[in-house]
Amino acid sequence: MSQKKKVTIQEYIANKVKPVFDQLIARIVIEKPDDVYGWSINWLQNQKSGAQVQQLENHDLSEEEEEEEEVILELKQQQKQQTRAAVSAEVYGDYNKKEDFKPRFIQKSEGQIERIKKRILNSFMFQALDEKDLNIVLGAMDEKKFQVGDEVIKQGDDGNELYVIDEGRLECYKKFTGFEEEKLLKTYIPGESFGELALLYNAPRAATIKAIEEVTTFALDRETFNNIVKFSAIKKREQMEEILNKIDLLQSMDNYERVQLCDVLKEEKHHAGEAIINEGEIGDRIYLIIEGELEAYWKGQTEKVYDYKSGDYFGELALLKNTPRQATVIAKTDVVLLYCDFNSFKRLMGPLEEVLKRNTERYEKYLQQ
Ligand SMILES: Nc1ncnc2c1ncn2[C@@H]1O[C@@H]2COP(=O)(O)O[C@H]2[C@H]1O
Repeated sequence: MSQKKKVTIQEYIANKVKPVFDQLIARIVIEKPDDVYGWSINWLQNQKSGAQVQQLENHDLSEEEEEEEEVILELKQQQKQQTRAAVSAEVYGDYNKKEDFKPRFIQKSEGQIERIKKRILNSFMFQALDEKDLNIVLGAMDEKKFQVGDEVIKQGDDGNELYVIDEGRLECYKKFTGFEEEKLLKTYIPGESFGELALLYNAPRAATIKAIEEVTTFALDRETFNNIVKFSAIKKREQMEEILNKIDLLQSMDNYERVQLCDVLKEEKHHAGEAIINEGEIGDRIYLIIEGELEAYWKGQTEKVYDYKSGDYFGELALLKNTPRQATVIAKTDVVLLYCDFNSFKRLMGPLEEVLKRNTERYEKYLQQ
């Protein structure tokens, strides 16, 4: 057996303790369990069993082999720890090593730059970039093409790039613990991005993404993402999560799906007294109420049919029944709304249509009162 080296308490914390807690916190941030204690105990136990299996696999090595193996493992561990520790620290805004960072630069045509710009400026993750940072990101993007059937990302792998789709569609599948089959989560279309989670939280890929058409993407590397985009992306995600958590309708979606709505939801403010939709018009949007109160009227505004308050939604009947607007909705106070066009709603929030349908009886109840 090799003799144990003496380690300082700082080395012990840096090499043994911090990596475990950095990983644990990163996983908690992703999973957001209600029972943090219970979930953490479970996670730590699973990690421990994994480490024990590794030890068992090594049990019959000779002393020299064992020593060699230890060195290799230690080197691998150190490499992992260094990146993990750095990334996790960034997650919490502890430090940001911008000054040491040399972004990669990939030469492109004017046409390519315009295409990338058009795509990324539609994505909430990139919207907060100033011009200098936007240029660094444009320089670092790498055009990558995929064929039908290609797996761009595989669940469980390490990830080093995120992708913005320029052309073609892909499907996202996830295998949930305890289930054999992968579940189709969503279809990605041009303008959307994926593969950001592994970079945001330094976690393994959370899902598998396959091309179902010929696809052109722009890939952004981990270093540029971490140094330029990550901090503002995390901040934006958290702000959006807080806002969308207040909308009852969205509570059956998982956190991840909710935050993805940021790319399609647009904000609108109105003063008290303004009509947001008018009876008889053709509707193409559904509205979510972030702040304020509104009222719905029928029959040329003679009959009040509903009171809305923050956390509620309206404009869904035209979507469900494919009819013109059946009421006029007027802001009772100043209001802040988010809206989403029907096509995006169907694509991203399709399963919620059932909830909307069930809820239409709320209007009938109101009329009977
Ligand atoms: N419900 C979901 N949970 C996790 N990842 C998802 C989900 N839907 C889409 N994805 C995407 O699938 C990607 C797989 O790689 P990442 O974990 O890096 O980032 C993930 C997200 O971009």
